[in-house]
Amino acid sequence: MQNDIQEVLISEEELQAKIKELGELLSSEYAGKDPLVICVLKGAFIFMADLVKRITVPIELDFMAVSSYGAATKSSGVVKIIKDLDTTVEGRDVLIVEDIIDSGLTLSHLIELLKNRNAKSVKVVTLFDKPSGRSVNMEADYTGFVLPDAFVVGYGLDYAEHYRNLPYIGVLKPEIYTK
Ligand SMILES: O=P(O)(O)OC[C@H]1O[C@H](OP(=O)(O)OP(=O)(O)O)[C@H](O)[C@@H]1O
Ligand code: HPA
Ligand SMILES: [Mg+2]
Repeated sequence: MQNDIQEVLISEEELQAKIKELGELLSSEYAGKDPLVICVLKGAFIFMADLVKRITVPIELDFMAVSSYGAATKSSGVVKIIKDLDTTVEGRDVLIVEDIIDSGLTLSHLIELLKNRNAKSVKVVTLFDKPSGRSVNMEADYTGFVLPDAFVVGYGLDYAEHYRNLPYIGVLKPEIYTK
């Protein structure tokens, strides 16, 4: 698995330090609010787990599974809802937790859905942002790291469902997805 990685972009230590910072920021932003924190599965599962441990105010959690990449390195453009929320978002302050914003299609779809369900507020925290991939206008409210134009894996992010369990973020060797 490690042999398929061309370069480690962000180490485990750097990830944890940034997540602590984001947790502190979100704890002050959501003081007195009791937000519903939504994890976008599968990619955001590790970030969600590490982030919520750093949030010191009361929150509720829920999970939604969406997919648009499959075994490709470009978005199919079709955002499929695989598992919906258990909770109603009406009147709630919602914080979406994403691993990465690339084309922006997943989030623009989700934000529209949650606004149509009458959430009181919808904000986004993403650990990674790859602005070079955008096909729709989309910015997160809170961002961990801005990434270069490369297909990355690890820390929850996959290629064809593999590599999610790497503890760091790495660039996948192009020969892995072009073979
Ligand atoms: O901005 P976009 O181009 O929409 O890309 C970002 C989305 O793509 C990935 O999910 P994917 O569809 O691969 O599902 P997964 O989380 O199960 O890997 C990632 O976890 C984000 O949710
Ligand atoms: N890596 C893994 N999954 C992704 C990426 C990426 O660079 N962009 C969107 N989904
Ligand atoms: Mg994926």
